[in-house]
Amino acid sequence: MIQNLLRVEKFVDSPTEKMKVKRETQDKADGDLILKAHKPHISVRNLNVYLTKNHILKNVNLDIPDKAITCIIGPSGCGKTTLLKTFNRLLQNSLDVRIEGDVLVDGENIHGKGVEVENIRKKMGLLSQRPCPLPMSIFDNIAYGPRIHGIRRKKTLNIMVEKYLKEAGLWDEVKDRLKSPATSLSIGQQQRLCMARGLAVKPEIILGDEATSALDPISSKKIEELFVKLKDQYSIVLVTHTLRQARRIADYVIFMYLGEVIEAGPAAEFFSNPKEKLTKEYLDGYFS
Ligand SMILES: Nc1ncnc2c1ncn2[C@@H]1O[C@H](COP(=O)(O)OP(=O)(O)OP(=O)(O)O)[C@@H](O)[C@H]1O
Repeated sequence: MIQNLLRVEKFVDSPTEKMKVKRETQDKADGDLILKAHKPHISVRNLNVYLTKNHILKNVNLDIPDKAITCIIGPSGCGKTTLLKTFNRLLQNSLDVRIEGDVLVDGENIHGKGVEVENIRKKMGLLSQRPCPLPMSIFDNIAYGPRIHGIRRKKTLNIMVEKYLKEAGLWDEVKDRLKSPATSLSIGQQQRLCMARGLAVKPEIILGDEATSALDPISSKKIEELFVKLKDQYSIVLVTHTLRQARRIADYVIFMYLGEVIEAGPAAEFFSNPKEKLTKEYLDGYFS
């Protein structure tokens, strides 16, 4: 026993191990700070989802921090998209869909009686895998949401269109062709346009479902940079297949497997010191 202790002591004494222990302690401290600094924006409690009688999400419990980037990772078919869809009620109870448990946004159960789905959706912008601009001009794509909310003055709309195109990092590329059809833009530009269109209705939360997977590397990098720039103002939740992307931009990570949340935590700690064997195996590439 004493020999073992001495061995551990000696091991921790080595400079590399000391650095590792120091780094892990620092990661843990950073993680605690993230959790303290960012109160939960979305909380999921005992969530079970059945699609055509298949049990897809199994007793999911988690908190998504406010004003941070949360990445949901896990192998194909583990339920990432289904989970994301429950956040803005894209999944509704119906003959084929049964939802049990609570999804709380700002403390309100969004599946509760009397909750207007429009009010929930207004809080969230959704970026899907393939950009889907509306079949109208670049200008009208951005002005669409504000017009629906009653904004008609041309001057106000001009200001808004410029503001949100700038926020999405697209203004300089399109300012001279605002009347052109949105479909004339490249796919990467269309994705930034969709981001600007979403921002124009002033959401609190941005959801992304594989939002960069259809893009070339440069466009993908621009969208990633945009997420990082926007995270001070919005809570961002991203489903991603790309572990490298999660390592680059996540503040908080949720790892799912076969419909269950296996592990969730602050990114630095999650990647450097995963607790669960399955998480370690996934991070080491034993399965993908
Ligand atoms: N309408 C449906 N009826 C029955 N099963 C469904 C239905 N829609 C999805 N599923 C199943 O639910 C599971 C979770 O699907 P989901 O799309 O959420 O996974 P995912 O982790 O996002 O996968 P991927 O990474 O491949 O997009 C899968 O096994 C899928 O086949």
